Amino acid sequence: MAEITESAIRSVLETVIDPVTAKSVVALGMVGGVATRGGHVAVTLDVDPARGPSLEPLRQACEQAVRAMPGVLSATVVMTAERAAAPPPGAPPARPGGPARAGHSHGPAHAAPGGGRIEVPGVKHIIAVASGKGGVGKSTTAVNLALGLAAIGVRTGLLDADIYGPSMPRMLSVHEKPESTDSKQLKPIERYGLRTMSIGYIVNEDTPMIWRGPMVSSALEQMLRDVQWGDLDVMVVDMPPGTGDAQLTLAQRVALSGAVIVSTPQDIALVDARKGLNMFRKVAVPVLGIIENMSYFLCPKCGERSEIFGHGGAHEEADKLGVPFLGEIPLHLDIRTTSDEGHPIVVARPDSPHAKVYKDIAQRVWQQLAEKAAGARPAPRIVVR
Ligand SMILES: Nc1ncnc2c1ncn2[C@@H]1O[C@H](COP(=O)(O)OP(=O)(O)OP(=O)(O)O)[C@@H](O)[C@H]1O
Repeated sequence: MAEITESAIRSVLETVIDPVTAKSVVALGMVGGVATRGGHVAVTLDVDPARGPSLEPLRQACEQAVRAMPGVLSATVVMTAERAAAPPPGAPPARPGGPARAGHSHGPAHAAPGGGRIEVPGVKHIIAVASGKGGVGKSTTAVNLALGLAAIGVRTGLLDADIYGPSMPRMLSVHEKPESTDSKQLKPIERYGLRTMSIGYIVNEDTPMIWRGPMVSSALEQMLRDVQWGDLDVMVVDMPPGTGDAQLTLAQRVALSGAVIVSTPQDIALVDARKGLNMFRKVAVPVLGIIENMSYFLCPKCGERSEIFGHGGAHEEADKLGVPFLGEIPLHLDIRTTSDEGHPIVVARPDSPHAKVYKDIAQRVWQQLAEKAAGARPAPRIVVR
């Protein structure tokens, strides 16, 4: 079957009329990105945040119009609010007359003037958990690292930015939708002492996630900006896997204190880990260290340890690359089953050796953040009496 073209989708969207202005969503310049893959279509609508929830019927009308097109299997239309800050270098210019976001109350995230960097007031450190390739256990590590930080008394948030395949609803057993108190911002969902947010809380699990780079970036920006995160010591961001443009944009735009790279010990994964590390270096984000996941196999029956993957590769690689090695996590059935059951190991079995591994890693990460913060402060004045 021929792929549905972007221009065909835009033509259909010309028939969707905004009742307030009596103009089509296309004429209003609302249609931001359009992506299609195998009959699944995703569209972003750039909307005026002041009209936010009142535009829901319009969003639904767009979805219905696209869904009615021959060959379309599913249609997902999401609303994004335009930002007032300067776009990153090389980005297309902002739509003229677009809404301004500055001055939003309740401490929303904002982009630093000129740099387009997204910060979240009240959040001391934002750290990215990244991997050069998918399936290395990045999300499992991000969740347990966040829980490990909370367990050592650090006020922690967890943002699932893995928009291609959000895992938090399953790993944290979240079935409810986030609530809004003022119809402008969403309340994060609290789980096991963490404040959490995921695109998966908002979009149904069976909705295909077909997003292009710019869509990933704007959805992430909304999750940082339009969520009442409150005061946190650390926000852990579970990044989408890989080192493509979308990941690079995130690394560039979010005011990250540092990044943690998850790798398995295999040579092939290490090549990708190196790519991940270089990506953060390129945008001057400090790499806090590498974690080796599925480092060795611990037999669930007898507890015997076997190094089936040539354990230690990530440690050597970290030394070679001059970044800290944060620790090694065994491959163990309990780590998988507890996550699958929505009750990750750090909270399900807090006294287990695996939980201790995550807490030790959390301690190392926290120590580095504290040192960096201390280093950033002006040197103490020496007073000679
Ligand atoms: N240390 C571990 N021991 C046992 N199973 C693990 C471990 N780490 C992760 N897993 C399992 O491996 C699978 C992939 O993990 P996860 O979803 O965290 O990977 P990911 O890198 O985030 O994947 P993706 O890139 O596809 O999002 C999951 O079933 C998870 O439970």
